[in-house]
Amino acid sequence: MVERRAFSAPGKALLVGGYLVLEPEYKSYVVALSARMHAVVSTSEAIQKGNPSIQVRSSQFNNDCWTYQLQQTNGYSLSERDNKKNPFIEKVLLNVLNYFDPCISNLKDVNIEIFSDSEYHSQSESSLKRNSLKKFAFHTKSITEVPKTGLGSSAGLVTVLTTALASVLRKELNPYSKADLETIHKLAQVAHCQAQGKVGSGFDVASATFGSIIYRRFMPELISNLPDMSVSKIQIYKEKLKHLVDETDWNFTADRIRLPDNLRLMMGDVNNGSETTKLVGKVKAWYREAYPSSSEIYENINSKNSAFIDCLNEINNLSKNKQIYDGMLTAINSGNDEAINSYTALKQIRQSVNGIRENFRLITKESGADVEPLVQTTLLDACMKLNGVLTGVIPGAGGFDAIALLTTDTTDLRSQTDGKHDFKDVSWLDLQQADIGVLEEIPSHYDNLRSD
Ligand SMILES: Nc1ncnc2c1ncn2[C@@H]1O[C@H](COP(=O)(O)OP(=O)(O)OP(=O)(O)O)[C@@H](O)[C@H]1O
Ligand SMILES: C[C@@](O)(CCOP(=O)(O)O)CC(=O)O
Repeated sequence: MVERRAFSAPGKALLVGGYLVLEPEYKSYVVALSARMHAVVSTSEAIQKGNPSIQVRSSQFNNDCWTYQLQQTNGYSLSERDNKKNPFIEKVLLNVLNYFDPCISNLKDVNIEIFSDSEYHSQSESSLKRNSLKKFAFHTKSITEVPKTGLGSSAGLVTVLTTALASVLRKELNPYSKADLETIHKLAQVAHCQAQGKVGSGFDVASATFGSIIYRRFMPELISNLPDMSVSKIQIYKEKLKHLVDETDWNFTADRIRLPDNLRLMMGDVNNGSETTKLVGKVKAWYREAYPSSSEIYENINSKNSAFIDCLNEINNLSKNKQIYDGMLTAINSGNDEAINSYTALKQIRQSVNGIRENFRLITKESGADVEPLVQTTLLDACMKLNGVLTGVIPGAGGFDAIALLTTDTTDLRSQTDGKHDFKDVSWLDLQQADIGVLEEIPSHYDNLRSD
């Protein structure tokens, strides 16, 4: 019997903390999403004994497939059969293999099938395949050619692939054990950072691993100080990686949180194509040039980010008192500012978001980076007039891609916005908050997917 295991990891929306979270002193609020990346992993006797292969198949994207032949000298190296590149897959395989360091002659061939939920990518030119439990969009183009919605597909992929391959090399791997999850997280952060070719804050990988969290990053040098993986340095790479994963305190924060009951996150997709790297470059350049007034702006944003987090905590506490909480939800649903502002926590959360947005508009003006461009200001302001909307931000790096609203769970935004000129560019994504990061799934749930 073929042994199989399956795992999934969620996408993300960074509600507050954009840019500041690149520095280890600032906290951010990250909501994990119901859109998940999945991996089904199985092994079979190596076709070429002593020369095993790992195949990663992503058949939703024009049957994309990468097959790596493994070599072991002092550490592991890989060659892809057709020279096809996928840096995220490559870095996961290299780091997981070099960390677990299995003896190559005992290794079987590994097959990993990736499935990604439809919200990660634009759905044009795709068709659905489903079984009674799951459905996935199949595209006519390869993964690099299908526009992304910005939910963190690479972080989801890296996290779930790390878990899947680790489960082959450590049979007893349990994604619900704290120690195993921490190992998965560190290996996934290293791989993601190396594949991106830049040091992001890692909030997306942390959320894919741990779920909805308050996140504060680790020092970037932990990863950038690793030696390169060239054949001559692979032995030392292996030792340093092991030390980094098993013996180093990364001193980061990933405290689990959840949105208050009866509030939900609504993501509106506005535009395809993300320019995070360019935006970050411009904001960092502005920060250096405008220092020290830029640091005062960051401190100001940070105090409002903290107020936002405190307000959500307070609303969570108030939700335990049904009478008060029903009154709060009714006020949000009424769309009446006076009724909403009569609740201090609601008034304060709106004030903190207004303050954050105001500062980002200032940064936009001073840096030339479109963190909150005018069209998004207009759109968010229009959203704030809808019934049932508590507050709204441009998630992550900002820009033209998306908006994120906190609404009551009884609000029907689609019916309020359909056909209205102000909302003509918005598609509401079918998403909810996910509390949990990596999950173990049932492999047979991915079998027999058929076209509609
Ligand atoms: N289903 C998949 N199968 C194989 N590779 C994938 C898959 N999803 C993502 N990837 C890899 O991740 C890359 C996209 O990563 P990138 O960081 O640019 O986007 P993202 O994580 O979705 O965006 P953002 O960070 O803005 O949320 C793809 O080019 C591919 O290499
Ligand atoms: C600007 C930044 O703080 C957030 C980017 O978020 P997103 O990829 O736009 O969701 C960068 C980062 O934290 O890696």
